[in-house]
Amino acid sequence: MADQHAAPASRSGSSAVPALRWEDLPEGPVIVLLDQRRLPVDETELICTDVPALIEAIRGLAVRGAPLLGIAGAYGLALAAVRGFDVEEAAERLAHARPTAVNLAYGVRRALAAHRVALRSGAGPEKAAEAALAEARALHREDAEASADMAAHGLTLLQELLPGGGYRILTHCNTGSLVSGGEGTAFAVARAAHRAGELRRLWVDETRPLLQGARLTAYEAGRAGMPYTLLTDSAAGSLFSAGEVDAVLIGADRIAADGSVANKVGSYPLAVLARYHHVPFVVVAPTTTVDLGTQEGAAIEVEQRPGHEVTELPTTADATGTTASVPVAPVGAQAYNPAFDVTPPELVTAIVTENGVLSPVTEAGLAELCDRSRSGNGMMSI
Ligand SMILES: CSC[C@H]1O[C@H](OP(=O)(O)O)[C@H](O)[C@@H]1O
Repeated sequence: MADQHAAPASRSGSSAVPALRWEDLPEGPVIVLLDQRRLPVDETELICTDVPALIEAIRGLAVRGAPLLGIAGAYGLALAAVRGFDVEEAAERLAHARPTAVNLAYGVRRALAAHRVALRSGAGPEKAAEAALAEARALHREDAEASADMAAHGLTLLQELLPGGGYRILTHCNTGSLVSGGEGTAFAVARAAHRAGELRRLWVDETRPLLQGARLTAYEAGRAGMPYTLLTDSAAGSLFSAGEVDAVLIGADRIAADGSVANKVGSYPLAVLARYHHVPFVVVAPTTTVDLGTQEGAAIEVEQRPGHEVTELPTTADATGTTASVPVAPVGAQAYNPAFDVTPPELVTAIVTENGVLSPVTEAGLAELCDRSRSGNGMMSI
């Protein structure tokens, strides 16, 4: 069950945008989400009291972005355990709420593993639920730390690639604190450049059809005081052609073992443009986004979303979160709406993780980079 209410006034004005938190209310624990469907117009909280409500929020992108989906999945598993729901069923349903971002299943599995270990060691349901919640909190904390480390590594990379500062960075979709326990991934690097006085311009792709760039990245960049300019996705080519882009910084939803990168649809064309115009194309993602169990890009499941997201524009969102919309295509028009595309490793200049930078992108290098951080946090199957 989910209900919504206006966000506390304290949120407006601060640059920190808490996208998700666990809250112990008198009537029981809940997961509180900043409803990203309503941004930038309304800062509205969505209160999830059970797993179905959280799954609906994930599928509707009220909560989104690979690292945050992992955090949400882990808290969702803990919520099931604390509220006495069937934990194994909750894990299965949460892990498959959206297919492409590997972080979601990873977060669910981390909390599930903690729950299972506690039960096997003789703990009762309450202690096992506490163990799952502790693992979710640990993942949340780790992601915030990873975000800070990626920002530092990414800024150093920009300084090496583009000596002298004054970067004009193009980014796609939204990769800020709305997708993270910290300041995000690619956006966190741009923000670090801004803090260092080295960001001349952040070019923000609007990112059709759900407009994560126009609605969310512009919102975060404005709150952070960053110099940004919004553009239609189709205008990016003319910026490259005019020599106005010094580097592309994007996030990722799943990185295969060969270094193929699944990310918001529109990323692959940017990689091709960047290569043609000799501009660095940099992917910023925590190692929780790397899936060594998926060998190559062709094996990554790309989420296909409903056609109405292309043929209609949401105009308003009422208190229940349902949105009115206006058609932008003839009634009955068919639409192709993949949520992601896949960029081959040879078009990626570098992958920035919390453990450092990989360039060029090689399978062996990626495995080594992940091995440094994953000791003890191996994947498991449900
Ligand atoms: C840094 S992960 C953010 C990643 O997630 C977005 O997808 P969605 O908005 O559908 O969750 C997009 O691919 C971003 O790069």
